Amino acid sequence: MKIKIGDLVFEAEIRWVEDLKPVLAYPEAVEKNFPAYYMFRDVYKRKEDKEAIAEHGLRYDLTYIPPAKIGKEFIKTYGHYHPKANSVSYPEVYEVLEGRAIYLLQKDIEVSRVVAVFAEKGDKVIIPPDYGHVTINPEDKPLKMANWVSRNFKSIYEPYTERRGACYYYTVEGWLKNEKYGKIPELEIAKCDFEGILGLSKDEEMYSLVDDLKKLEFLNNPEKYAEKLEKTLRVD
Ligand SMILES: O=P(O)(O)OC[C@H]1O[C@](O)(CO)[C@@H](O)[C@@H]1O
Repeated sequence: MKIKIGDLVFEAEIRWVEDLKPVLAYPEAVEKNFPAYYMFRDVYKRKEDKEAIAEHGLRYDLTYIPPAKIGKEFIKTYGHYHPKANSVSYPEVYEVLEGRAIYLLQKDIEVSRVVAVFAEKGDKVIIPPDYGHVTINPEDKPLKMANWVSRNFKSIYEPYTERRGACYYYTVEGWLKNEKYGKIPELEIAKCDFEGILGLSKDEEMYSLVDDLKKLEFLNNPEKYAEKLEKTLRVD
């Protein structure tokens, strides 16, 4: 699959449902292979943005997750952690462009906290340092989202592979505990207060930060922002 932005064309990397099998609640429900989601990594809307983004050590991606269920579980991304940037790991910021998403966050490999952030069009969701994360499409409609992230690392997948996904699965019957984890914290349901950190409102697309990339400095130098970033998770 390709997308066209003006006269620029980008090719997707595809994560197939067979690739997701190690992290699914119902892997036996996979009958045939199909594209689970499409990732357009390192995209830009104007040719001159490409260099500026790279110079700031950043990457802007688009992800398209068509609606699907595998058994009773809603389609989701594989899930990963980020490595340490300094004393804490690299954070990330997502934006829902179309549809709805649940960002399922779990703190540290040992999982001291689990937070599900519900987001709709225009919402930005900050993944604070040290949180592993999965994105779920809980709707019968496509989910389109964007993310800004550091370009200086590779994601860490093993903690998800080894424990068959995140510590909860989102199914048509609601949240299901992943028994592979043993004792896990109760799930907290949250919203993300992103406005203060990003200086953007819900109706301003976060790609606009390309004109002020210094605002995304926290993505490459998270140590001094870690507490503030974690506080964006508002549990009602
Ligand atoms: O790497 P996973 O767990 O398949 O998740 C994919 C998502 O992560 C990203 O690589 C950003 O961290 C996006 O391109 C994509 O939305």
